[in-house]
Amino acid sequence: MIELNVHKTLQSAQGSMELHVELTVEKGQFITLYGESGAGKTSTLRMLSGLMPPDKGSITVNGTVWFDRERKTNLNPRHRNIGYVFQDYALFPNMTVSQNLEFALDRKQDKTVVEDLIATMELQQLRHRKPGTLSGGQKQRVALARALVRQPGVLLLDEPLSALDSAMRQKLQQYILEAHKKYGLTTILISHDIGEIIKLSDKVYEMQNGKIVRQGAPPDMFGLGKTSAKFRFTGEVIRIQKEDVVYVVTIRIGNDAVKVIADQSEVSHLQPGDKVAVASKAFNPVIQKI
Ligand SMILES: Nc1ncnc2c1ncn2[C@@H]1O[C@H](COP(=O)(O)OP(=O)(O)OP(=O)(O)O)[C@@H](O)[C@H]1O
Repeated sequence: MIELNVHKTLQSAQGSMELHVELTVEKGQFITLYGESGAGKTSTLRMLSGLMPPDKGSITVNGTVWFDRERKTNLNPRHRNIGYVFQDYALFPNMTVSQNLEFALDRKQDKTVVEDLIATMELQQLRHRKPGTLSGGQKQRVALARALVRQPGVLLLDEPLSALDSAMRQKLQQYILEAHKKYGLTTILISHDIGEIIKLSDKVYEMQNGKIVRQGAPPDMFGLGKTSAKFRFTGEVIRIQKEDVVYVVTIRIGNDAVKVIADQSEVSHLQPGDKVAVASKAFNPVIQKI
């Protein structure tokens, strides 16, 4: 479990900004920080990872104090059990995929962990290639694998997919979810992509001006469940879930997402990533101010 309570005065374009974040993340949870640019999302992750010292507060992870201003505790970033993936892959260009992963090994560690990650991230065919010859999605798979070499308990993902196209994002989201489950990670993602947030996270925290202003389950946060009717729209399937005898299909339209109830015959040929049209004739449209 991550218990974070940090204060930091940051310098924004509009002057100084007081960041104060209180956050508790259960072990195995997948949460997302969401919010406008400059709200303090990256700074929050940097404080958790030890790259930026808070001015005040404390950080405790699974009962171990990583930071406590009062007690003058500030664990070295190398000793914090964290994997960090950024938008830019930060791989070593002169090393192959395998070498990039092996370089991250701790002296005491067995190489089998690298083999396991190569298999999980399906990098077998790419293991002797150098990053310059890989696509963005492939590079990000390597970066994700590298972040997991030290078998961290906590994975931090700072907009890791924002440089990739939609198809590649969908694939990488699957790899992220698989790694999160397989390695029992506690994961914190920063993302602006509502479809991605709904697909991946258990809980979302919206930040504004250095504070958490809203939090909740992604469908509630993004207004899903509100009725929509008598219109036609096109969108992209984000998720298909079986609930009792029906299926709930979550579809992204622009920057919004809606849930549509479907039966077995409608979903049998659908999968996440498919473009679909949805039309409704039975009810009048409902207008709801957001
Ligand atoms: N080391 C620092 N010292 C002081 N201020 C900083 C420092 N690092 C970042 N800032 C400022 O803190 C503010 C928040 O930045 P941060 O990168 O945390 O926001 P963000 O929510 O991640 O934004 P984005 O979505 O654009 O990445 C910015 O105005 C930034 O200039």
